Amino acid sequence: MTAPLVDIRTVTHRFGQQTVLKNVSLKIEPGSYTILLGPSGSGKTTLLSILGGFVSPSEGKVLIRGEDCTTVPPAKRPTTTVFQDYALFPHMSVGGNVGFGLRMQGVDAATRAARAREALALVGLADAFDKKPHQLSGGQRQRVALARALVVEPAVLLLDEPLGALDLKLRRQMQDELKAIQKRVGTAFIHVTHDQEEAMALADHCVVMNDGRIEDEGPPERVYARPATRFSATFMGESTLMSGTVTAVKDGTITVAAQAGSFSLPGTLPTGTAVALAVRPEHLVLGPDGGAVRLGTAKVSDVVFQGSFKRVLAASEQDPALHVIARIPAAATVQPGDIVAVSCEAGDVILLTG
Ligand SMILES: Nc1ncnc2c1ncn2[C@@H]1O[C@H](COP(=O)(O)OP(=O)(O)OP(=O)(O)O)[C@@H](O)[C@H]1O
Repeated sequence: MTAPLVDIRTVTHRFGQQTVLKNVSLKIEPGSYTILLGPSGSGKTTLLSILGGFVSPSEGKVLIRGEDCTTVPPAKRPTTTVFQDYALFPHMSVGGNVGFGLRMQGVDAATRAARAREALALVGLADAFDKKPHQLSGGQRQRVALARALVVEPAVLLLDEPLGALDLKLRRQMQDELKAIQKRVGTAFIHVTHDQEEAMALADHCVVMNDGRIEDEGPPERVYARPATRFSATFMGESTLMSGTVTAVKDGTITVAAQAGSFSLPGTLPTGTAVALAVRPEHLVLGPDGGAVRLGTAKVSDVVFQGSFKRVLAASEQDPALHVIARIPAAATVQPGDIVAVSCEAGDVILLTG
């Protein structure tokens, strides 16, 4: 095991009476793309600000490359930050903006210009050196901000909602570019967003935050397929959620009784355990020829055409708390008001803790 590049140790942070980070520990590996994902107010920006040195935590430590940086000011630590509004100097040329950090370090003008040109080439803006920020599009300004942050060769690049100001199409396009640039430079990126699609598209490591805590973390594929908590199952993608009780356990199989039905799942929990269960929309089958886990019948309330598939919402007829969210082929004919049997395979039922 190599040492982590960033080691956040039991960080708690309070603004006045409000505790916005609660005992957060997190390790960041060199060369990784980490996404801090969570709803507004969950503490993502505060954690990023602590990493960047803009906020000192009330408790806990931040180590970067093994060194305690907890109270080191922003300019003296090996991090740079890209802000949502880019914070470019409007009167300065693009080249001047990108070279600014090097100027602060006392690097001579010729070297500054050469390195700024290199950084601009890296983000695909080789010919923008002499322009002013206002002559560029939003997406281009975003790339200038990225070049400016990368030119000083930080150990960690911090990005706070970097695509937040862009329209959806450009946002998706810039996601692909960000990922490509990160792989090219090999710098560890830590990127804050509340957009779960962005998280899935970009992250090697996804950290799901809720109410000042880390709910779940891991590769996005794992977080999606096997979310650790109920919150994670609903924030990272959609799920149909149920609760039930374990009524029998035998040979690695548990029987769960839920209001919508009783079924067997792989597992070893003791009899009497209350469980929460989640099923992803693409794993639910609507109609009579379904999977082994039968979840009763549901009345369709909404069918939304989404291009390559239809999203179906339905209310269980047996369990008022069970709201079915399914994804069916675009050609399938299901109408609001239809009563459908709901099922899935045992292996697709996610057992949740927390
Ligand atoms: N400087 C501050 N002074 C007082 N309270 C603050 C300060 N900055 C943030 N907070 C509070 O801390 C909590 C967490 O805020 P934070 O910005 O870290 O959340 P977030 O997950 O990044 O949310 P968003 O996506 O809305 O930026 C919020 O309740 C916020 O109001």
